[in-house]
Amino acid sequence: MSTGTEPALRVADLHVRYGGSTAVRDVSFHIDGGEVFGLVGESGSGKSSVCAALMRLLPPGGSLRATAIEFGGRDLSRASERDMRAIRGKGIALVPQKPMTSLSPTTPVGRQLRWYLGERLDSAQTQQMLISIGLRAVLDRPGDLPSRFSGGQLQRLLIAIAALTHRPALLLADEPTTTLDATVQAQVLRLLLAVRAEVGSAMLYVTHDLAVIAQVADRIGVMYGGRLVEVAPVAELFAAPRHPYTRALIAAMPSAWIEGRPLRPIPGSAAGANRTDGCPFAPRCPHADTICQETMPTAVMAGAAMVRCHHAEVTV
Ligand SMILES: Nc1ncnc2c1ncn2[C@@H]1O[C@H](COP(=O)(O)OP(=O)(O)OP(=O)(O)O)[C@@H](O)[C@H]1O
Repeated sequence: MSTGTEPALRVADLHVRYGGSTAVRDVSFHIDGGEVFGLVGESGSGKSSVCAALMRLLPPGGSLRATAIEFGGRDLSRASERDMRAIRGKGIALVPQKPMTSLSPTTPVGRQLRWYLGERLDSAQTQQMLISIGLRAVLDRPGDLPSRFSGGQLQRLLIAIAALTHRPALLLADEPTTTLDATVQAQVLRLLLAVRAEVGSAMLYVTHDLAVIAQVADRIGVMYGGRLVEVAPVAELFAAPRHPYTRALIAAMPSAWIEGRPLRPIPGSAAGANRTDGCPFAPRCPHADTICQETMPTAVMAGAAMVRCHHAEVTV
């Protein structure tokens, strides 16, 4: 549920390149204060590149350009590295994907928590918070190394560190539960939402799993071939998806199978999805015709939603 009015983040025309190939094109979206924006798409669609670009932490060989990446009154696409160091962790905090590799393996967890929380670790409020999110074990056994805790416990610890250390205006969570067992995933997800609500941060939640994003997000952006092809509030996206790719993703969700409908895998593959001479989804789209093969669809606004499709069922 959105709680603020000012956008926490506004991204305009973001492009990301790796050497000679473009991984992300023309990506524009905003996240309101306190809002959870979900970014969903198949592997390789450019979700992680968007996330890394916002933090200006693209891997070697990666570069970005954008009309603007507005955050906290600054344009992050043009901010100095010094300014970015001040923003990372404090204004924008990342919930890492792999808890085991994000903590020092040779330093007791209590000491690592104190690095971040300092004296606040001793306050009754912080301790109550840590207990409420299932981290009593860390308070009881502060001298233990990370290897003595489960992946779920360590991920909870990292969420607490990301959210509580500086109470950031924006949390970035890129597939934060992907390395965990299914049952633990649900617990960690609930925890992430609870901590986020407590701190009041906005959040960008990145996943390939539409079922997860349905539980988490206020609005969803669907990526295909490096582009945002649809953005809509979560209820609207599921009730009346406008892009054929979104419809295919929903039809392929496990819940569609549980409800008794046949699970339909999306035909074809995303190979060649970064084409620029026509709609990237045209080779897999049941509605594709000549215009789809020859012309890139432009973004069409429909109320709070956006869609890029020549044949979207847009009802403004
Ligand atoms: N370091 C890199 N060097 C070269 N190409 C890269 C690099 N990182 C990503 N890419 C390419 O950029 C495109 C987008 O990748 P990205 O990881 O952003 O997608 P994704 O949707 O997050 O996928 P996944 O869910 O698998 O992480 C892909 O074609 C990928 O091969």
